[in-house]
Amino acid sequence: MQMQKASKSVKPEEEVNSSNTVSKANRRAAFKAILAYTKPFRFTFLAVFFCTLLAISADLLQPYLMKIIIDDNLLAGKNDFRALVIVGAIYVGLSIIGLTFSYFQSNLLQYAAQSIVGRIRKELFDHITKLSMSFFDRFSSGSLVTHVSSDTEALNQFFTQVFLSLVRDGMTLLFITILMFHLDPVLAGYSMILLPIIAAIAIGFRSYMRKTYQMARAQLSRLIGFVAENLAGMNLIQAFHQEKEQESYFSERNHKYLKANLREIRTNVLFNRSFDILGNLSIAFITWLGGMAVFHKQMEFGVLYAFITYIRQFFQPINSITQQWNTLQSAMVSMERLWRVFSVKPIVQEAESPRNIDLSKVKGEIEYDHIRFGYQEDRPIISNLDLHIGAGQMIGIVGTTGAGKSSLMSLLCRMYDVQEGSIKIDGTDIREISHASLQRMIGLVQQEPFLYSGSLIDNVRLFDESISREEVIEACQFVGAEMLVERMQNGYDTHLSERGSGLSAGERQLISFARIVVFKPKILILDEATANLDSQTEQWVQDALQVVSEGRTTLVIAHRLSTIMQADRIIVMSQGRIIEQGTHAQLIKKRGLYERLYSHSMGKLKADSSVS
Ligand SMILES: Nc1ncnc2c1ncn2[C@@H]1O[C@H](COP(=O)(O)OP(=O)(O)OP(=O)(O)O)[C@@H](O)[C@H]1O
Repeated sequence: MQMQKASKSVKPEEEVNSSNTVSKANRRAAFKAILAYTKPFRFTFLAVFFCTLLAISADLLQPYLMKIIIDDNLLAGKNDFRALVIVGAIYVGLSIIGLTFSYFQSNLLQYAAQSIVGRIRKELFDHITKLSMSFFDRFSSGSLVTHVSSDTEALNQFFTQVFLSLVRDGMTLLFITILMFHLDPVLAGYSMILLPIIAAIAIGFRSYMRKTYQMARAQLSRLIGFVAENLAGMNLIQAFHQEKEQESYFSERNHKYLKANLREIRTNVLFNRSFDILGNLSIAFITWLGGMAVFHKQMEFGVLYAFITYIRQFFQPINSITQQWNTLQSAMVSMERLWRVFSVKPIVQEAESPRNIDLSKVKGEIEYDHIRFGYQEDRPIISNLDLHIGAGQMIGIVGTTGAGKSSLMSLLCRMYDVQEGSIKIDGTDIREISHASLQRMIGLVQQEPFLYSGSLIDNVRLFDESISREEVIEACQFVGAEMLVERMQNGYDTHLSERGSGLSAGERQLISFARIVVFKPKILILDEATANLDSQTEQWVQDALQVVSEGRTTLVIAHRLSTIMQADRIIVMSQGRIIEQGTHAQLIKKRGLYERLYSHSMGKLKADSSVS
């Protein structure tokens, strides 16, 4: 990973901020890191350089040939038809050479640029998937999508537009200057006076255009952000009848973008037309000077013709180079943003020599030993917590909202690391166990299990082709999900997606249970669904939990206490501490928080059933 190699002085994850401030040092480092990716393509870039050289030479020789036809043939009165045909044939030949090498240049450059950007995109995705959860707490998924899509695309433009323009237009300018001095040094000298004036005007105009461009981009990202937010929260908007308000916010942003866009387009048109006028004025000036010289027999007409053609071609590369400024700016910002993500090192690091554990030998005993943890170092949410869970036990975890139940489970999966103390599985500190082994040991059934875009079969086996279709079907039958499958239009081949599959939280959990059966982890964590399940699905989830927890250490974060009444032990949490523990009967007798939570849930249950 070159981006990571290039960023030796990597900041820890906490220090990375997601603001858009870009320091010069960062830009330089980012630029260096990106350049490292071009190394394998250095010969392709060299070939692009030579193709450009040949294409430009062929194009620029054409006016010179016309000068030869005019001065040495037509005006010299030779009427040498054979020479005329030869020069004409060379002219056509040069056009073909120019076109052919332009074609190769474009293709080679696109190949190199797409390959480089494709590799960066892949490494970026691989890198993001390895980062710890604390990174995702800070970076919004929207900004990461931008990094993977738009920022890498800006890099592509850097290679295919900025780089090409610098090479092609830079060389064109150089060659035209040489040819003009060769044709007539005095006229060329006058033209060179015009050059800095035109360049200064172009640069001034472009910096104004850059501002209008940035304003339009800012309005566009505001608009996109607004749409993304609205789509994600559409259920809330509709539930609270906020459609009208959101429409008016959208109209306001839409109008601002429209205005900014029109302003940008107006400035663009104004600049291009002003540039044309400047060019024409310069041509008029040179034509007048050259015309006088031809009139006084100090210059041949063919030279003037070629000169005027060259000066026309002179403005195009200047315009093109200044146009690339915007692309260069956005590419630099994108490079820096990509570099910032590549620089992040996962806080949860694998041990130097991690232990690979044989899954068949795992018993599933868990020990939380004097742990302390906080999402921010100085604000602990769990302090000095001890908990021992015997292998194969079923533990229910209940408590008030924000008590730290989910955090306790996240720590066991090493989504975060404890700040003090340790967590052990079968006596081994989980920080010494390899990530792969730990992942295989623990199965997680979340409150809202995530479904991938794919068939039900693939969602159960998580696209692992080594698990057969029959194994998946068996697992679904084992957890009692076949009733759910029967209801689906295409059975096991029904296409599911993250949101639109129309499955309730409980039904998603059944699919998650089937995953557990297929992957056979020794520890099962279940964050029970809070959503109101219909009684049928609730029964399925209960039954599935019974069969899946068999022979596994099972930790259930329970929102409905009925789920865990049969647990071997129930742990009651409040404000990051365990305040009570015991069986259901013991805790009821104790008449503490659990008993209050239980009475409350029973009361609610009675109220619900009397309503229905
Ligand atoms: N990613 C996070 N970043 C910062 N603080 C967090 C994060 N996740 C949780 N917290 C905070 O940590 C505390 C414990 O949260 P946690 O989700 O573990 O509680 P919980 O008992 O599972 O709550 P609930 O029953 O409501 O899901 C809460 O104060 C919560 O606001």
